[in-house]
This record gives sequence, structure tokens and C-alpha cells, in this order.
Amino acid sequence: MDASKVLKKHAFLRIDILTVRLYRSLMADESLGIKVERKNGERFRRALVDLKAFDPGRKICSDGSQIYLPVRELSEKEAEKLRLVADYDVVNFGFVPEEKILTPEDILGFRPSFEIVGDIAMIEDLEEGEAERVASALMSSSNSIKTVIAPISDVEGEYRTRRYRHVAGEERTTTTHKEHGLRYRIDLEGAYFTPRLGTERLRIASLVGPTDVVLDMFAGVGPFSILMAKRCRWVVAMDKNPVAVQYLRENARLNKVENIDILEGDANEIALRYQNAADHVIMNLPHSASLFLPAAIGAAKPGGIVHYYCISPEDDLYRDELLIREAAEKMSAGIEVLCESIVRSYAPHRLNVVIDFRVKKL
Ligand SMILES: C[S@@+](CC[C@H](N)C(=O)[O-])C[C@H]1O[C@@H](n2cnc3c(N)ncnc32)[C@H](O)[C@@H]1O
Repeated sequence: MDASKVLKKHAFLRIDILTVRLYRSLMADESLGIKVERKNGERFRRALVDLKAFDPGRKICSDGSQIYLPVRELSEKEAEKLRLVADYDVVNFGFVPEEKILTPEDILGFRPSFEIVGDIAMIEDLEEGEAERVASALMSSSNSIKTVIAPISDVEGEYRTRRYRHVAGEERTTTTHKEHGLRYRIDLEGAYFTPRLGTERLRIASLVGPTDVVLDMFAGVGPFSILMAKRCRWVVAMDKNPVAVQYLRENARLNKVENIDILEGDANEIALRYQNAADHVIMNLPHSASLFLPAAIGAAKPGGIVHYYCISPEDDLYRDELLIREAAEKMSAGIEVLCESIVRSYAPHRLNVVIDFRVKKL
């Protein structure tokens, strides 16, 4: 080979090597890592996580008997601590970045407002096209969302239900929702359900004792009743909506709850059959709970507690306390307010609040 050909070949080789280096540095730029024996890998990873030194943005790598763990810069003290876990070397390594799962916000450029019930995402009723764009972003960022719907009505009527339009995915409003280790079959169009009361349900459950009887006057598909039944002696659950009652029965079976009476009908009538029977009365019908106060107070045992929910203006949150005192007085009973707090925001300047009160009977 003559000298010019050798030079040309050499030049190509150099370009090749540079290209490979550039490619490698683009795909996996070198960064700080720790090399440990494979058998100590998991123990070491946990120690790094505890020290908040592990870099979750890069992938762990291995070659035969060694593991490479991506880390940030370590202080001397941290390095010493890690020596107690196992022998290791600090290295520069071409870690591959972890693939970032795009969030809806990354895709859309804004954070969409939505709520998840089971495998259904409920988004706001946006303009045609925009709703579809939000739905597609939600579905591509989560495998567990199978359906996207948008409300086309407010929560309305005696049964507090809502109508939805199908936006994307499977065309249905039924799903199975998990809350506090329990499962609920739900039809979002057929009966009321919101996951936004999950924390409140847990608060009530923490107040209920193993010998208690609980009366749930507006039980819906059962998220209060079934959780309480797991902790108390007996639950009496009622609802006027036949669809809610059908799901309530199904949910009791699904969660193996047998210490429950499920009744379909008007709480004002049913509660009359349970005079002085309940340690706790749950009144989750915030728009018209005051109309059921005599029935609730009547059903509470002397010393029993009523959990009363209502919607209030932000400048007079607990105004219903007056209605409660008046209703008790008419029944020659007294009340002691135990707790007043905000449960969630409801609408501009309006909040969903709870008033827990003890019923004192002569
Ligand atoms: C706001 S929802 C609450 C449901 C349930 N507690 C929950 O947290 O999902 C109120 C429920 O009260 C029921 N309801 C309305 N009026 C009623 C009445 N007069 N007697 C019994 N239930 C009634 C509705 O059908 C609805 O299921």
C-alpha cells in the first residue's frame, strides 16, 4: 500500500473512533458511579438511597461479577459510612439515562385537571378537540387509564348523580375503585361517588370502636358503610337510589362484609325504625342534611355522635351549628360540638365542611 493510502485509511479510522466516542458520550455521558461486587449490589443500593446519594436518573449497569451504581458526589463522611456496608470503588462510568416517562404536563404544556376513579379519568368538560388532546396525554402517560370521560351536567337531583360524555378509550362509566384496601364497583352515572372524601372516611373510621353501631343515612355505593363495617359491630346503611343500593349490596359481598343491614328508601322514614340505636350517625348529604336532623338525632343513642356534612360560604363556615342546636332543642335534646373542619373545597367561595356533635338526651 502506498503512503497516501495508509494516511487516508488512518484518517478514516480516526474519524470512526471519534464518531464512536461522540456517540457514546451522547448516549451515555460519563458520570460518577460506584463499583461493588454483585453480591453486595442491593445492600449498597439501599444504603445509597438512605443517604440520598443514589442517582435515579441513570440506569444501574453490571458486567459479570461487578455492579455499577450511579451516584452524586459523596462527602468524606458518607464515603466512610459506605465503607461499613461493603468494599467499593468510585469510578467514572458511561451510565445510560433512565427513560423519562412523559407526564401529561410534559405533553400538553399545562397541568390538566382530572380525577381518577378506578381505571376511569374524569376530566373537565373542555372544548371539542382540547378534551381529546387531554385524554390522549393522560392515556399515553398511564397504562392504568382505560377510559376518559367529561361531565356534561352538574351533580344534580335527589340521587346526586351526573351525566358524562365519552371522550376516549372504552365506552363505559362503570369501574372498580380501590380505597383503603377495599374494592368498590361503581357506575359513575348511576350513583354518586367521589374519591375526594377518602381521607374524611378514614377520619370517621378512626373514631369508630369495635362494639359500635353505625347508621349511614346516605350510603351511596357504600364507601363509608363498608369501611366502618370492617371496624365496628354493625352498620345500618340506606339510600333512596335503587342503583346505589344495588352497588352497595355488591360491594358488601365483594369485600366480605356481613355485619350490615342494607335498606332502600327515604332516610327520614327508615331512621325512625332505629330510635336511640346508633353510636355514630353519618349524614353525607351536604345540600340538604338539615332536613334530616330530627331523624338523625332520634337515631343517635344518648351520647352518640352525628357526623353532619354541609356546604357553606367561606365567611360563615359553621352556620349550620345553629340549625343543629334548634333541631336538638325541639326534641328536648342537647348537643356538644366535638369537631368542626373543612373537608374540601366545593365551588368558588363555598366549602364542604363537617360538624361532629354529640347528642345529649335526658
Ligand atoms: C352525596 S351522596 C353520598 C354517598 C356516599 N355517602 C358517598 O360518600 O359516596 C348522597 C346520597 O344520598 C342519597 N339520598 C338522597 N336523598 C336521600 C333520602 N331522602 N334518603 C336516603 N338517601 C338519599 C343519594 O341517592 C346519594 O347516594
